[in-house]
Order: sequence, then structure tokens, then C-alpha cells
Amino acid sequence: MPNIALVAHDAMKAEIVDWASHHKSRLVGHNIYATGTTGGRLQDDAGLNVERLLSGPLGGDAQLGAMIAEKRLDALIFFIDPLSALPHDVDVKSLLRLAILYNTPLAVNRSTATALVRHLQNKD
Ligand SMILES: O=C(CO)COP(=O)(O)O
Repeated sequence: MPNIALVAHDAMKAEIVDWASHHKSRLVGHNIYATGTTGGRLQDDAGLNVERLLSGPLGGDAQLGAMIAEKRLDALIFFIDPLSALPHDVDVKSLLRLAILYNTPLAVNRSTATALVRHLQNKD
């Protein structure tokens, strides 16, 4: 099963829960990894089975970056807050840079996330 990561900043958590609930039937065919708080919300509010990593600011973004570098992640869906400055911006940039470097399929908003899960489903 492909490994897919779901991550959302605090202001985007309601949106990723809503999006994931909508696409649950597409997501259940994947091993889902998520940063800590996002993962908790996806489990509790969207009923998804999630492998929870550390919270993003505490190293979860870095863990996902390492998974990408080790070629253990097949896609990254990252609902980034476009309106807030974040204390761990360097981690966010590092994660995005590694996804670009390793050509990892990457979606950073709802419409591209939908396109990406549709694409992954058609590949199966
Ligand atoms: O901050 C994050 C990504 O940069 C997400 O971390 P949490 O899911 O733990 O809130």
C-alpha cells in the first residue's frame, strides 16, 4: 500500500478534516501518516486510521522530510496556512524543499489534494 502523509496547520485543520471525510473511501487504501495534532483530528473527527508522528513544530515535519529522503513516502498533502507566520517556518520550508528535490507528489491546498488522491486511486 502506498504511504501518504496528511498535514495541516492549525487554521487549516477543520478544512483537512472536512476534506479527508469527503475522500475517506479514497484514503483508506493507503497507509496514512500525519503529524501529531493533525493525526489526532483525522482519527477523532474523520475516523481514519493514522500513524501519528511528532507534532510538526516538535519534529514531525522533519520526520516526514526524512521519510521523503529515504524514499518511504509516496505523496504529501500539506494544507499550509497562507495567512500566519509560524515559529517553525524553517521546518516547513525544509519539508517542502525535500518534496520538491525528490519529486514527491505534493498538494498544498484542497483542489490539488483532490486531484492527487484521484490520481493515486487511478494508479492502483
Ligand atoms: O505544524 C504542522 C506542520 O508544519 C502540523 O503539525 P501538527 O499536526 O502537530 O499541528
